[in-house]
Amino acid sequence: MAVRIDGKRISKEIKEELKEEVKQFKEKGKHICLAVIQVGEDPASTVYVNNKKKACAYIGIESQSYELSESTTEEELVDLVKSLNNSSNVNGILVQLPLPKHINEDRIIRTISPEKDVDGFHPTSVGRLWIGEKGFLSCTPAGIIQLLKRSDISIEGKECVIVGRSNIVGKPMAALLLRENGTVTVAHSRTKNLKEITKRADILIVAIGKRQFITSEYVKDGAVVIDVGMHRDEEGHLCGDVDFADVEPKVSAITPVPGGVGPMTIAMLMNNCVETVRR
Ligand SMILES: Nc1nc(=O)c2c([nH]1)NC[C@@H]1CN(c3ccc(C(=O)N[C@@H](CCC(=O)O)C(=O)O)cc3)C=[N+]21
Repeated sequence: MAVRIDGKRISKEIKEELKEEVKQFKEKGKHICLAVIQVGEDPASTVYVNNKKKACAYIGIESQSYELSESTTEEELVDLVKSLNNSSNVNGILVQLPLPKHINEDRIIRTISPEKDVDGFHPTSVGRLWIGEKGFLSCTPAGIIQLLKRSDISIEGKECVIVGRSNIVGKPMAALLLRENGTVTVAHSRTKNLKEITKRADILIVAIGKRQFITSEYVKDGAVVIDVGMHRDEEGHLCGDVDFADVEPKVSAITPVPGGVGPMTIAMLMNNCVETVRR
């Protein structure tokens, strides 16, 4: 039987550690504030943004929230980000994605000061990650590293296969696994013989955005499987990119959805907020 990697428990553990650290910073007069910007009223985004604000409140981080209308222009958003860059009260800036189509996401991400880039999406943060310089790590991949480490799963020398090459998960995941001395393969939608490649994995990270795509045929006996997908099935239940019931009996450890990677993303966002004052 596979170990279920409990992201909820591990994220709680990290949040407790951060709460204690924030308390000590407060005693030294150092406060932390995260600015959260949401453009439009996508209900899923609202849920995530509320979860982030709740996590801030729990840990003792102040949050400022900017709820802008769908019709906000790119210039208005750029101006807001610039004013937050210059605000000494604000330590971190998070612009919830996706943005409405008339706004250029890349331009907004580039406008955020790299010193306040708690999502780790700015090209400066990405560059720092790849050259091994200190900087903000992209939250989902950083959360996955913590899940592995805190489950005593070593990465060094392991065959790590990532399925998916997005800027927010696949690519930074590759950099982090490499930094941990894994042997890394990135597969994607144009990959040939995907099954042959995923079957080599000791650690398989799945971020393809296709519901229950990875079945037992794609995994090696005893592998560790990390599921980054988030979908709803016909009954409205959350599920991932991995067919959990089919894969679980074959592997040594696996993350569930929900309760796996998702909660870790928020815990690592909180860690990045605390990182702004550690420096
Ligand atoms: N600038 C920006 N930064 C982000 O980090 C960002 C974003 N935009 N846009 C959307 C995605 C998605 N994301 C999630 C965070 C937590 C859960 C999470 O906590 N999931 C729970 C379930 C939550 C539920 O019940 O719906 C779980 O998997 O157990 C999921 C997804 C952050 N994102």
